[in-house]
Amino acid sequence: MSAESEPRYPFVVVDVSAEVSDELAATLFELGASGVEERDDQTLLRGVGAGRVTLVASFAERAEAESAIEALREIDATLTPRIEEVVGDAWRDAWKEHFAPFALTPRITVAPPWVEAPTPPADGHVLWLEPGRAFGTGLHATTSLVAELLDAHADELSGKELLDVGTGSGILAFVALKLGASRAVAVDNDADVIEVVEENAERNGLRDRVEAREATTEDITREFPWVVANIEARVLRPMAEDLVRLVAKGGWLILSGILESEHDEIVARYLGLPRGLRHVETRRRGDAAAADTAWVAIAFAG
Ligand SMILES: C[S@@+](CC[C@H](N)C(=O)[O-])C[C@H]1O[C@@H](n2cnc3c(N)ncnc32)[C@H](O)[C@@H]1O
Repeated sequence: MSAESEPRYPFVVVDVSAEVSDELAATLFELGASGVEERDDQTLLRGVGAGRVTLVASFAERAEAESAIEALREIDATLTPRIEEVVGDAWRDAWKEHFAPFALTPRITVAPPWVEAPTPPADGHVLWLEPGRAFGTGLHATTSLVAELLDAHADELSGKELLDVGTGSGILAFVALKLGASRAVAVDNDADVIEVVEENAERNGLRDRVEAREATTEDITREFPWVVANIEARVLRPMAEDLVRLVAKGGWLILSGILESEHDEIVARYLGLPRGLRHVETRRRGDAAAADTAWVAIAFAG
């Protein structure tokens, strides 16, 4: 295919402070971005470093990307957004070069399907995973913190059914199943990820133990003994009543996508509900002193 006939993909790239990155990512969506990737010092493709996040927003047309750049400059004149245009489809696979097997938890090794089977951890399993364009390689701190909590409480998880809200690639549902959960219902409000979850289920021989569908908490009517939700705090706040409603009596709820600076308020929000959950433990990653960049995962039960 010649360069002229190859597809062109415009991106707006802008470096921002971690404190405003979520807000600006939302602004980019409002300006017409079809996707916004946040790169920081913990993501597969790194951001610019300490306390800074690089937002990479994809647009369907170059003209839309140019208007978004003008709008960003009007919102904050100190921002220096730029356009990067990628020609051809090869970039879609570029991340694969960096995605090698790694220990997600003491008992789960994550491996992409294009490598040779790694040795599973003692008393553990290999989870074959291709996230495609869904979130959930396992390399983000929030994913690994929730996976670690599932591993640490695997005795209680064993034989139980789990609901994964905001499943992305399906990674947390698969971790739970490999650790002994009986079945998983994996839901996401992004219809595009469902196929990715189904493919990953197939890869791991878990097709008959995972039900993947486009849904959010409001669409689910029954209770589960285990519920996990790795979504941002700004989604978990309004979702609290609905999410807690889905946790069976004596069940577990694990939340992440929460910054250290948001921890106490989210714990208070969930403990304040009449359901009467108790706070079991919080796992942390990153420099807790930098409360706006360190991530937490919170386990409730009751
Ligand atoms: C941070 S990703 C987590 C993916 C994966 N569970 C993990 O831990 O790596 C959050 C996911 O939640 C989904 N999501 C966001 N808001 C949601 C909502 N209200 N209901 C269901 N899913 C939602 C997004 O589409 C995205 O796939």
